[in-house]
Amino acid sequence: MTRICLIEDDAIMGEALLERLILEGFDVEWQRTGRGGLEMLLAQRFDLVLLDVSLPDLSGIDLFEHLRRSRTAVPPTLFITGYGSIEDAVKLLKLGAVDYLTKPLDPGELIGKLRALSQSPVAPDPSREPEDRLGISPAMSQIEAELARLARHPHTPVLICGESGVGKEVVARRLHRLQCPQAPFVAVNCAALPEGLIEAELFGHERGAYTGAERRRAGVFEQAGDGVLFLDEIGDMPLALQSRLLRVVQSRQLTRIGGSGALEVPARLVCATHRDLAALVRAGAFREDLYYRVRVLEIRIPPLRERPEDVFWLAERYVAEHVRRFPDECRVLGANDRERLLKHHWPGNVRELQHALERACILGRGPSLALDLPDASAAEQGLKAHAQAGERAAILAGLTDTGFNMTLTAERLGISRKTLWQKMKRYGLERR
Ligand SMILES: Nc1ncnc2c1ncn2[C@@H]1O[C@H](COP(=O)(O)OP(=O)(O)OP(=O)(O)O)[C@@H](O)[C@H]1O
Repeated sequence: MTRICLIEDDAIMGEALLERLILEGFDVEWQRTGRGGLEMLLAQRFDLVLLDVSLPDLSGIDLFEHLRRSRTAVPPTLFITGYGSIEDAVKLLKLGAVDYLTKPLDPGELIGKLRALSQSPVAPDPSREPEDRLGISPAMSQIEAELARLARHPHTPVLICGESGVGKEVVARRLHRLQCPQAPFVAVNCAALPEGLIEAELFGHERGAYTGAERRRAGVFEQAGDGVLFLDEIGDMPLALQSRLLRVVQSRQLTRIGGSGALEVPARLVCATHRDLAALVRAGAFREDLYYRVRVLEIRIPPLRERPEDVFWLAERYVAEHVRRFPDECRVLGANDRERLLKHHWPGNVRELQHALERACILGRGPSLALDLPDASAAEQGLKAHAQAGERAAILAGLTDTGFNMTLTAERLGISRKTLWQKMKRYGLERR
């Protein structure tokens, strides 16, 4: 049964929606405040979210942005906006919402959209992973074998290293599936969380622990139960929090903010980073003791350009997936395409390959793919480098102007905070 999180402050509308959705066979949880809704979404698993943009305490947009910053997989979200807030709706679609409806709501249209989303085999799910193999290269086969061994030692922390987009989260999910598929997998991106929120997000808080903490909240360590807690971009964790994290990892116990009793932490910690943690330790930006603690077991995923077997294997899979979803669009990877795939450097690794193939399949005609990869010609490379230098300079100027305030900079540049963060990572524009 499709599980929906409904966040609507209007009592009459909320009740009417709840009644109708239950009648239509959905399993619905209703929250009347933004904060209540956010807590519920962070703590429970939902298939869809139906979210009012205008809420009294925390706007639907802020809620959605917070969720996207702190979670790698956000359920497909459908927004309800008032007349006149179409601008918000457009902004939300850019941020990643799947759709929106304007008030007064047409119940038939709403149910139709919810049904389509709940049945859609293509509902966006960034966490999706291949069912069987991680790759066919010797390096990935070895990682598969290592994961099977690591799964038998469920309390030892694991560190997964590799460039952005190589599949660190995919590997973490694979370990979870081998180790404890029924237990939770909770993923948190340390770099994308605002510094003021990260402590509460990790360790939770008691009611009244600070202004605005209206109720007790479980942190991600608790939410992960006896499953896996995946801390992505661990190298970006603020230094001040690293000692607290170390204590939790060492003692396998934590105390919520404002609390006194210690709670057991059975979850396995899996950390990931695209950075050179040893260099961060040398620069004084990462605690040495935490470094040794989290990397007891280390997996290094090589960049895609170093495993050409996987380039073809993955490309074939993405084409096959397209044909499965759109049987009348029968695309085929040709010899020419293969040559171009092999020549390309794949700075964005598997993520880049996936996007390139999706685009090539959608824009292709008949069996041919419309593969749009930059040619390695010097002129084009020069042009690309020029464009990137311009983009980097604009972002750096924006960040400097706002004192490295990411939200403000993203707004001024007209991009999402997540896109800004990804570009900062790509261009080495670290937070100060
Ligand atoms: N072995 C694989 N098979 C199929 N798809 C993969 C594989 N590895 C990665 N992908 C896909 O590539 C994309 C990036 O993967 P993932 O998010 O795991 O990378 P990452 O290294 O954690 O990236 P980042 O450092 O940016 O967080 C995802 O869409 C994922 O599904």
